[in-house]
Amino acid sequence: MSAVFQVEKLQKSFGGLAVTQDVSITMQPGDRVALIGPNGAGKTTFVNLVTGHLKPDAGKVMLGGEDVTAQGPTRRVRQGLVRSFQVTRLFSEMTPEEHIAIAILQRTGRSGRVFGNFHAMPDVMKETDALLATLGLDHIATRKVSEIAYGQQRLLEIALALALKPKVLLLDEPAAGVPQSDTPRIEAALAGLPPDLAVLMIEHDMDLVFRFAKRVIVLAAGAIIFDGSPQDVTSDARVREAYLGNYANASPAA
Ligand SMILES: Nc1ncnc2c1ncn2[C@@H]1O[C@H](COP(=O)(O)OP(=O)(O)OP(=O)(O)O)[C@@H](O)[C@H]1O
Repeated sequence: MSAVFQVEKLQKSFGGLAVTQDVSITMQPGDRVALIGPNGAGKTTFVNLVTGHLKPDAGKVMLGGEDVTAQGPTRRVRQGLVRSFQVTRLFSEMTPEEHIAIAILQRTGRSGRVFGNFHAMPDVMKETDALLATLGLDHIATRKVSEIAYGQQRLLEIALALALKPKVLLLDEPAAGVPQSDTPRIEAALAGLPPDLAVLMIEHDMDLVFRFAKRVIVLAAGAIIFDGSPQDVTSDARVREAYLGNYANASPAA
């Protein structure tokens, strides 16, 4: 199988501080990867380099075999690299239905149309309804975002990203801030992601990491110190020292 996503020897420094050091990652369609590491390890910087929001000092980002290092964020999204939206980027006065329909219109090159018209576009409505139903948001499709629960807003972030039909999805702590009672819904949404989609999830919650990821990458001080199975990560001496601490004796879910 050929790689859908590849970064090669990415490097970035801020002043004298090397924040991304020779980072190389390859992902295949269907991969479920968790990127973990202590605060300040460089996870956010890495994501910004990958999405095109930051320019690397050296190294390459490849999507589907094509070098996109010189391309901006919008072009990368069009080529299938999508980062989950943040709750802070949702519009509080708009409904989930409107968010998804606009994303579909944008993806299909119809963003110039007055968005109020999407109800008259059967293809857009069909896809919007289906996506909201998949994420369990159909019953609140026409409520304002400001009136729905935080966990539902986070599900909407995932739905919005999926509306762009990504090949590679970057998820930034999808369950952070969600009340414990709602985390099973987030986990169900993650478990139901399209099987061909390559997913890279940044996450601090190790229980979630162990349930979701088939592969774990550990970043510390800007460099990859581990890239392997969830079964092996807890026994790796460098990872235990740099990050895991309390999880040293934990055993990942099968
Ligand atoms: N624009 C910037 N200018 C200078 N230093 C920066 C900049 N962005 C990040 N850094 C520094 O780079 C290092 C890595 O930061 P980054 O936010 O990528 O880490 P992180 O792993 O995402 O951390 P966290 O888990 O706390 O979000 C930190 O020391 C941070 O202070």
